[in-house]
Amino acid sequence: MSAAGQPADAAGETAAPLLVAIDGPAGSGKSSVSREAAGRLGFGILDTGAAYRALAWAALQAGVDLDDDGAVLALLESWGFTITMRGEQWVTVTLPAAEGVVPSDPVDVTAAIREPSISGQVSRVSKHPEVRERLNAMFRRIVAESGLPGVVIEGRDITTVVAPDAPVRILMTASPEVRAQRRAGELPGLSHEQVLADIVARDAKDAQVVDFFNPAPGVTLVDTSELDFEQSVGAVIDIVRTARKAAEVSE
Ligand SMILES: Nc1ncnc2c1ncn2[C@@H]1O[C@H](COP(=O)(O)OP(=O)(O)O)[C@@H](O)[C@H]1O
Ligand SMILES: Nc1ccn([C@@H]2O[C@H](COP(=O)(O)OP(=O)(O)O)[C@@H](O)[C@H]2O)c(=O)n1
Repeated sequence: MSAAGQPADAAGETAAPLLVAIDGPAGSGKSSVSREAAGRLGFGILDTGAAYRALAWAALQAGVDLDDDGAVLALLESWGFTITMRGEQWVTVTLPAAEGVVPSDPVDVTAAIREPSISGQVSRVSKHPEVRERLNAMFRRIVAESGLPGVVIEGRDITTVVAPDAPVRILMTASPEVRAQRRAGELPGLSHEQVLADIVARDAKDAQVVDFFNPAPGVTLVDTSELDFEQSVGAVIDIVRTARKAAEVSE
């Protein structure tokens, strides 16, 4: 290991983390299953949806028009974003300073970004191609600088755009009814029908930008409709272990 705690190869160079890319629609289990699988594998987890949510939160706080790509890009230039990659998720945002004013301290937005009011708005910032490019560059940088042996990176376009060369790529899916049932369990006060309508509407908006319903060539489909949480985690870990064994054999 290098001084920074990063795995080093024989020449002393820092090795890039092994990447496990997971995408799929809302409620398929991407975040929770990825987090648990990453923990058991000793890997980090990068929840890219949290960044889009935090950006939507910051834009709303700053009074930025979410449909105005120039204004959202300007905000991206001057905001601060941090996210933990091990253990409990913790997300902070530093809002840009008004002219002549000291920038805000980092604000803990871990809970706020999960509110339905953010879920309902986030597609408005994630639809801008240049915003996506900037965030994708940020994701690649966070992974490269993580110093971790492996990172599970999850979000809508991860297997196709952000990490198309990842040695493990998974599309996690489940039927809309099952996904709505899971989400309704997390959102007491909202009916199954309301949650189903919300996720179907958000999927439709997001799918105009990225196809996360059909696995691209080389991507393994994991349908969790009939799997419980433990079985879903097991499926991901099995795929990672099989890929690692195959890589060892071919070396
Ligand atoms: N296979 C599964 N079986 C049962 N519940 C699940 C399963 N996968 C995820 N869940 C639960 O469903 C909810 C939504 O999962 P989440 O990981 O947030 O989905 P996504 O990140 O794809 O939107 C969470 O409460 C999670 O614990
Ligand atoms: N890689 C990603 C991740 C999220 N997103 C956007 O961010 C929103 C929230 O992502 P999320 O992963 O937290 O959503 P859930 O699927 O967990 O509900 C999505 O509805 C997309 O609009 C994206 O466009 N690309």
